Amino acid sequence: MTDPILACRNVSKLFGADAGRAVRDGRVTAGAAELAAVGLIPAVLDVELSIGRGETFVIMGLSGSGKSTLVRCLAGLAQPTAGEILFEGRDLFAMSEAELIRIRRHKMGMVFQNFALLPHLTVLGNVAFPLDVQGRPRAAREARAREMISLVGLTGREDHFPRELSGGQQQRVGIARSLAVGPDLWFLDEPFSALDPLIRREMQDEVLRLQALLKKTIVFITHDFDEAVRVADRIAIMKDGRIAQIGTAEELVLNPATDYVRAFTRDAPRAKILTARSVMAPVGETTDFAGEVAAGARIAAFAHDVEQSDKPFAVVKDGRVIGIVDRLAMIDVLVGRERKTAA
Ligand SMILES: Nc1ncnc2c1ncn2[C@@H]1O[C@H](COP(=O)(O)OP(=O)(O)OP(=O)(O)O)[C@@H](O)[C@H]1O
Repeated sequence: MTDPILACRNVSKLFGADAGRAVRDGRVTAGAAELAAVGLIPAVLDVELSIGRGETFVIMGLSGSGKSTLVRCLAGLAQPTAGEILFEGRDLFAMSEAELIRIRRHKMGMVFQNFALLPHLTVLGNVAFPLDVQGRPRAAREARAREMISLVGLTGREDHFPRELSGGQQQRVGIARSLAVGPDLWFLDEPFSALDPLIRREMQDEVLRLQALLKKTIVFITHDFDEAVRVADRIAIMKDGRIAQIGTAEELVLNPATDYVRAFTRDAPRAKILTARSVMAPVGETTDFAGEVAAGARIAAFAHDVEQSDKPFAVVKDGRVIGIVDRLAMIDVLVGRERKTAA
């Protein structure tokens, strides 16, 4: 990775008395049961990761696996019991309190599952609130807030109170508020879990649209693999406080590092994840093709054409045919049988 904006070095976060001493004594390597026996809850254990500028990095895992605790550490809201959180190369918890607050207020934005809007403030008041905390003058913060409200499609609702809005609209306000300060890092902690599936999809599209427009670095927590696949560049899967694996959705599905990751990705939408490259067969003697597909194209984009054709399609990379996909390959995908090729 060329330019990590955020990195974790051996980060652990334990809850319970004497957590610090347990880490110093090297006891974090003990199993969860052993730690629990001495009254310690290992929420995050020995996490290493680097997030690139402009990347959408998803953290997934079951309830209690440590996602929220890790994100609270990454956002400077909770101090790790051990390890370092590096923002643009500087340890968040080695800097002064004032500097940490400045970074949190100016460089980071957060969206929460429960929207966390202030009920007594209007939409305008809620979106302008972080700018008020920064001490910006009223006219400037209201102008910026109106801009953000328009960005999320809520123009005309400025004077409404949160209780007068639907769940989806409330979360749009949460999004507008989190973007008001123009953050470099945008944290979304299960932002859409309280919304029904249709609205949830609409909001995922909204994040994709905003990301294409604003090019933030996004740290997105979810326990829904479909959601992760839609928004992520890379996905980290957490289990019992540790990272089980980090990779693209395709890497996780094709090469799961553990049985846990395999089970976690079993029901993944393969046709939306896998590319032509990962299901193609060698070209052999074939020269008669029905058409071409790009090596990086997702299967869902061409499966229908390939299924309808008696002839294979050429898989093309840099103008060169590197393999073929045919009906048989489409069936392989459906039954979860990939041909691993070296291309
Ligand atoms: N303040 C706290 N004090 C004690 N234990 C805590 C605290 N916060 C979290 N934990 C524990 O740490 C572990 C990880 O919790 P965390 O909330 O990070 O998980 P999560 O993956 O975000 O779960 P969920 O998806 O349910 O939000 C859990 O066992 C939880 O009970």
